[in-house]
Amino acid sequence: MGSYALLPSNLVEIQSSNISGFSYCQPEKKRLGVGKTFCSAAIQTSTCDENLAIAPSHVAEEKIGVLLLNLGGPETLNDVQPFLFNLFADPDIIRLPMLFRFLQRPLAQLISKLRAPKSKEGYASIGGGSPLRKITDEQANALKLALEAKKKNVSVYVAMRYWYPFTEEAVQQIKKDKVTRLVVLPLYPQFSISTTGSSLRVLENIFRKDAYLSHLPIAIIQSWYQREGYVKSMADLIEKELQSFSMPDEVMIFFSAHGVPVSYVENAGDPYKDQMEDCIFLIMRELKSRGINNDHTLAYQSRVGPVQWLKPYTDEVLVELGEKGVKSLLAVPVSFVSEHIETLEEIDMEYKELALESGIENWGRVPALNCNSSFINDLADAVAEALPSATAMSTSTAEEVDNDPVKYFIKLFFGSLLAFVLLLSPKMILAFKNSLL
Ligand SMILES: C=CC1=C(C)c2cc3[nH]c(cc4nc(cc5[nH]c(cc1n2)c(C)c5CCC(=O)O)C(CCC(=O)O)=C4C)c(C)c3C=C
Ligand SMILES: [Fe+2]
Repeated sequence: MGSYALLPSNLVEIQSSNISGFSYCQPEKKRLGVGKTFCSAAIQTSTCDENLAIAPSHVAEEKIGVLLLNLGGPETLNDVQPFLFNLFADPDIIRLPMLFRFLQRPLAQLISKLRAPKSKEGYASIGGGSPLRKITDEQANALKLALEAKKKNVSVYVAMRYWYPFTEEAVQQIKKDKVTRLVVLPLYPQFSISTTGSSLRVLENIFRKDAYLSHLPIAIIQSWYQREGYVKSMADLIEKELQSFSMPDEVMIFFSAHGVPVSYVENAGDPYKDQMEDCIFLIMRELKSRGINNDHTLAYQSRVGPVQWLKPYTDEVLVELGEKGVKSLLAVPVSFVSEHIETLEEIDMEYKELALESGIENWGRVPALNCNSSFINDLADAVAEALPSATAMSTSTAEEVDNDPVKYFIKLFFGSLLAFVLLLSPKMILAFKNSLL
C-alpha cells in the first residue's frame, strides 16, 4: 500500500482489498465516523530495470491527470442494443462461473436483444438518449476549474465503461499527453463490484500490459460517500427540496438506490449495501444536526432479470407507504451523481405514477448533484488529497508477464480446459438458455 502519512488524520480505517485485481482500500465495515477514504493503487514499488528510463515518475515536468470513471449511456436509440450488449458482456454484471465464461458473449447478445425494446422505450421517453456523456463532460470541466482555483493544473479525462468515450480511448489520450501522475476518481459515491470494480478491472488489464502505464504513479479514490462535502451537498439538496412541500415536517424522505443482485453482497463480498446504509446514516445525521427530523427509508430500484436483488424494492415500498397513509414523499436518488434514465424515467415517471396511484398525494424528487458547486469543490479536494499517495502499479513489463513460465502453464491449462468445454457447448448453451428464459 502507498503511504498515508500525508493524509488527513480523520480517515476511515482502511483495509486492503483486491476485488478488481488492482489493489486498493476499502473502508472497514464498522462505522468509525465521518472521514475521507482514498488510497493508492497497488503496489509494489519499483526495482530498477530498463523501463524505468521511460517511467513517468522520472520525467522532469509534472503533468497531472484525473481520470473520471463512469458507466456511459446510449446517445441515440440505435445505440441502445449495442450498449446493452457491452453491459451484459461484462463478467462483473453477469457473473458466470469460470467454466461457463465462454457463454458470456452469446448470452449478452441474447439478453441485449430481449431487453432492447423496453430500454429503448425508456430512452425515447427522456429525449432519445442518455444525458450521461454530456453531464459527465460538464462535471469534468467543472472539476478542472475547481482544481485550477486550488492552484492545481490538471487534465481531466472521462472513461466510460459501456459506451463512448471508452476507457481505452481515455487511457490512450493519457499516454499521448504524457501524464506523469494520475488520480482515478469513479463517479459512483459507493463502491460496487458492478460499477467501480468493473471499471477498475478494465483499467488494470490495460495498465498491466503497458510498460508506461504500469510505471505511472496512480491514486485510486475507491469510494467517497463518506466525505463531508458530499454528505453536506446531499443534505443541502434535501433541505431545499423539503421547503417546496406545504408541510415539510410531514414528508417521508425516500432514498432510492440502484440495486445489485443479493449474491454480490452475500457471496462476492460487495461492500455496496453496507456503504449505502452508512451513506444514508451520514446524510440523516447531517440533516438532524440542522434540526430536520423527518422519517426516512431506503429502498433499491432498477432490478433486471430473474435473480434476487437487494431488498426492499422501491416499487413495493412505495405501495406499502401509500397503504400506511403516508401522504408526502421526497424521492432521493443516492447511488449516482448525474441525472440518468433511472432518475428521469424510472423515478420521475414510473415511480411517481405508482406512488400517486397508491395514495401518496404530494411527490417531490431531489435533483442529482450534477455540477453542484460545493459537490464539485469537494471532489477537487478529494483529488488534491489523494495526489501525494500516487504509486506505480508494478515493475514487471508485458513481456515479463508473458515470459513467466508459471503464468504460461496456467494459461495453457485453462486454454485446454476451455477447448474441452467448447466441444460440449451446443448442449450446454441450450440448457443454460432454458434456465434463464
Ligand atoms: C451505482 C449505480 C449502479 C449500479 C450498482 C448498477 C448495477 C447494475 N446495473 C445493471 C443493469 C443495467 N443498468 C442500466 C443502466 C444504468 N445503470 C446505472 C448505474 C448502476 N448500475 C446507471 C447510471 C445507468 C443509466 C445509464 C444511462 O443511460 O442513463 C441498464 C440500461 C438501462 C435499462 O435498460 O434499464 C441496465 C440493463 C445490472 C445488471 C447491475 C448489477 C449487476
Ligand atoms: Fe445499472
